[in-house]
Amino acid sequence: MKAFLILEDGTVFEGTQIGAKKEAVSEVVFNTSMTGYLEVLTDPSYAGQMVVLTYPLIGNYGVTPDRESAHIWAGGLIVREMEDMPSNFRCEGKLDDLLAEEGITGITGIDTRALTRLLRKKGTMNGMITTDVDYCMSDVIMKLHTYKMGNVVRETSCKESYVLKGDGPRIALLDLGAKANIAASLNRRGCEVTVYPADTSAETILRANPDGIMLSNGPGDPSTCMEIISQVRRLYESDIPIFAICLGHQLMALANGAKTYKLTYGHRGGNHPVKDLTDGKVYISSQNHGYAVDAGSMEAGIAEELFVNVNDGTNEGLRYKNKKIMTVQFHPEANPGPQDTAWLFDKFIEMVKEDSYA
Ligand SMILES: NC(=O)CC[C@H](N)C(=O)O
Repeated sequence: MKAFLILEDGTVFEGTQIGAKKEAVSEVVFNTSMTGYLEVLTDPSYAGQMVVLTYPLIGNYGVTPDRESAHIWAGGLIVREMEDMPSNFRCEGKLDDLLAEEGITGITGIDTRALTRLLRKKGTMNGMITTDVDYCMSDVIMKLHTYKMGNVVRETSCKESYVLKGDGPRIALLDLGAKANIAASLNRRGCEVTVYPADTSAETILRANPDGIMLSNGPGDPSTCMEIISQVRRLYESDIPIFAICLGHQLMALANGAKTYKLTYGHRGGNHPVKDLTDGKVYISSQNHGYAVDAGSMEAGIAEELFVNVNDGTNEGLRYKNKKIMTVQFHPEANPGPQDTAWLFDKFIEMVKEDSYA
């Protein structure tokens, strides 16, 4: 069925509807990964966002077990060409069918390169996917201007705590909308991981006396997570080693008086170069974020920059002084994307075991 993608600035792309037969409104963001559409769609950090995949052929290996959570969290999928005859030895079905089953709509057959260039130039915009050929432009624009993503962290987080058994260090993972491979990366290295819902108090976590604490990725604007920020502050004040990824990195910075801001079009893809300022090495990282920490807004002496983005110089990581705390904006757990920075999990476990990173 004919469908339209209408953007906040009035631009209209015409294509064909895929997935669920319904209308959707959300923020439109682009991801440049060449593979990994299932990991992208099931990454809870995409809640409230429609994803444009810049790679022109999507769905070619079908639906495989590569999920980062139990559901698709993205609010819609925008592609150049949706493959209708997938082929892969692990293929369990068609991506189009999975979208429909999960109630997620999308659009295919549009010029995703032109759309991406527009989003790069004008910045992230809200958009609507509709099949209504008689849509009223002023009504749509009004809807798009007033759409605001709510605080979706609690929605994406687990509802009850659970444990992944292991013989190694005991790690408490605060699930802010965590990708599955964060807990798995720790568990694979022998850690016993207790995963806590996002609204767990710092007291509850500290009472369990974990050897280390991990703060996960998650959706939305970090500065709206006021209650979680105050709990993160209490975790900061404990002497327990902490490792934080993406939203976790942003919340730890906010808990220490820093400011976050919205990037023009964000970093989403599998080829973002980050420089380790301790030795000058550059790693290619997996990324998915729309906000960044303004490292300069933090009072001197609290933390030092650990990583910067080579493309635009934005902050990609912090190390807190006199604390065993390191936080990164990118995704060492990959999925999708390169595993070049997976060593950070080993480094965290070393910090936890040796208690010597201060
Ligand atoms: N992947 C994440 O944790 C994203 C963090 C935050 N929601 C952002 O967009 O910047």
